[in-house]
Amino acid sequence: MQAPSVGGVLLPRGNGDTVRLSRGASLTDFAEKIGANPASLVQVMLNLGEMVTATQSVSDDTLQLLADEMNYTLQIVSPEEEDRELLESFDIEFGENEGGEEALVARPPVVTVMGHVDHGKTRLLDAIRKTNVVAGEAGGITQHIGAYQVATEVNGEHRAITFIDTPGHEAFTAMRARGAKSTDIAILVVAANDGVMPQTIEALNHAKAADVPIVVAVNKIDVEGADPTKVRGQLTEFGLVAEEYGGETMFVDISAKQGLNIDSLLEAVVLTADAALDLRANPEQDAQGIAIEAHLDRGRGAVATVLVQRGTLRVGDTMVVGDAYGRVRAMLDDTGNTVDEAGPSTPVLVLGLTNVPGAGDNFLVVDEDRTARQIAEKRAARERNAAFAKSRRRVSLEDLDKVLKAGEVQQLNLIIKGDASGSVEALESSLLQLDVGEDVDLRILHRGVGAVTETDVTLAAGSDAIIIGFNVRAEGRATSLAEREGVDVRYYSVIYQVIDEIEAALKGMLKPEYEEVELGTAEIREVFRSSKLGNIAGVLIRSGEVKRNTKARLLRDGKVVAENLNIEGLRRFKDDVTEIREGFEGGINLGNYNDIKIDDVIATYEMREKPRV
Ligand SMILES: Nc1nc2c(ncn2[C@@H]2O[C@H](COP(=O)(O)OP(=O)(O)OP(=O)(O)O)[C@@H](O)[C@H]2O)c(=O)[nH]1
Repeated sequence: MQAPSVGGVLLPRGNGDTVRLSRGASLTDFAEKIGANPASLVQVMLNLGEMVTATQSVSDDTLQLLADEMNYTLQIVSPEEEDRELLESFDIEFGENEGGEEALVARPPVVTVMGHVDHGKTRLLDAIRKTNVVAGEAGGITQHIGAYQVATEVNGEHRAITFIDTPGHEAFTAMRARGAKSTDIAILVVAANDGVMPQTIEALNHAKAADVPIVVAVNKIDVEGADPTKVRGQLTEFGLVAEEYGGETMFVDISAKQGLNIDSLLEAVVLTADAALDLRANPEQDAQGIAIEAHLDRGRGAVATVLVQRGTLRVGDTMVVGDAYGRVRAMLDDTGNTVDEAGPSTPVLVLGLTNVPGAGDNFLVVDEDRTARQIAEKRAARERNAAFAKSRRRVSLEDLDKVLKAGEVQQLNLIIKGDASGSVEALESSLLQLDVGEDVDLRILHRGVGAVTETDVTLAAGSDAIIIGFNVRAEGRATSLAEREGVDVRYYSVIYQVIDEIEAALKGMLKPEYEEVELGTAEIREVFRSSKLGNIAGVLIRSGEVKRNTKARLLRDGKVVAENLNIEGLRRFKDDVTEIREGFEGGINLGNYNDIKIDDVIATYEMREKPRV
């Protein structure tokens, strides 16, 4: 194969060399890697039939096409890998304790509470917090910062446990999806009167997938009809066998409402941690960890709750959290007190960041402000690129028809959020009654009352769905997440507007139907022979008009003798023309087709998209 060249200048060919690029890279990035001029790569792409600018972020496919053409092996680097490399370029290792064994000190377990809706997760988190606040702090105003630490006594020893107090596994799953491990142990709450339910299993599977040991809290034992034994039996089927049945899982019967057996539950957590895990960290190194929650506070600016996983975080430290950075101006613990430092497994609220990081973003302390800024900026740029690459793939109502024509989707997925269950139901049933035709499926993936949340956006992003907010808006970071993920969120306040718009989009979305439209007919009066072009028909246009580059068929005695011909040349006297109208004479060249006779009729037509009614 000839090396690609532009303007006679040979481009550096790869010989199969590897080029590593991040998702959403541009031709300029590519050019930088191979020492070429970006403009020449733009030209190469143009020759391949794709028009892209040098700095625009392009799809994986485009990068691959270019790599193939230039004989390079393309490697698209995952965001996690890229982040590790980014930190390595600053000589920073993330995720490992520094120093050897002797540097490690025991740290408290970090616990998440999971379980089916209404089984008592929130109530349990409240109960734990209330019964175990460290003496002296009781009565103080507790502050919900997304996590808290409690003290308990096990075998005469004081032990601490850290709870992440956003119940439910959404947060847990979202963090895990980003490769962040925040939890050491999961408490699975099962209501004894209700037994094992779908989300119990879901939660259990999430914990198992993350390789996190489970302690089962059999809750609501105060309720009539509570059957803790049944819960044990049910969970056996899912591989959680209670210790008293010879298994390895600790089950504790509790009442979150009455504060019953909360201490035993905490003891079970500590014992499970001691038996199954070796929880140690080096408190002496620069702090590293994970952001649990973050928001913009009107008075205090960006605030983030971080969980220190190793090292000790101090006021005055320079930190990077995701794509935010800053110097720690102040830290507050979960009781609202200011603290100067936070060691392993301690959650603290941090003030002083430039912007709001995401839940699940990792954080680290670095020596210099400049390093922090550079890391944060590189991450922000990468996020933008990745979002762009993604948004090119996502569906929006406007481009549904294009995506469909390309055969990419045959289905419109919707998520409906509304202000009241009545309106959500009304909207859903009207939408489901829409006549969408045979080729397209309309599916409502999720519906609910309330604001459009981050979870909705995550779901939409994962399943290429469009979100409809009916008399509601997005809350918190859902809007920025939707922007980043390229999810189309649309707001309405009138039902028929929703229906109209969806219907319109669907009409565009339906595969276009084509119909043949006759353009004109020409009667052959004479046949000329040209040495270069073959036979030329001298014609009189009988009806309509005949245009160059349109389809034609040839009729002889009213019968079709040739189909799929092309009006390749059209002349009036000596001039090439684009069309000849009814009543005029001219010459038609049908390309390679030469079998024409006097009195034959050339009928021309074109295929047009049929409008839907
Ligand atoms: N009788 C009794 N009721 C309880 C107990 N624990 C929780 N409840 C009640 O059960 C209901 C649900 O409890 P929550 O703590 O909100 O349950 P949850 O699992 O956090 O629910 P979601 O946040 O919706 O997933 C509330 O009305 C609680 O008061 C208990 O031990 N005994």
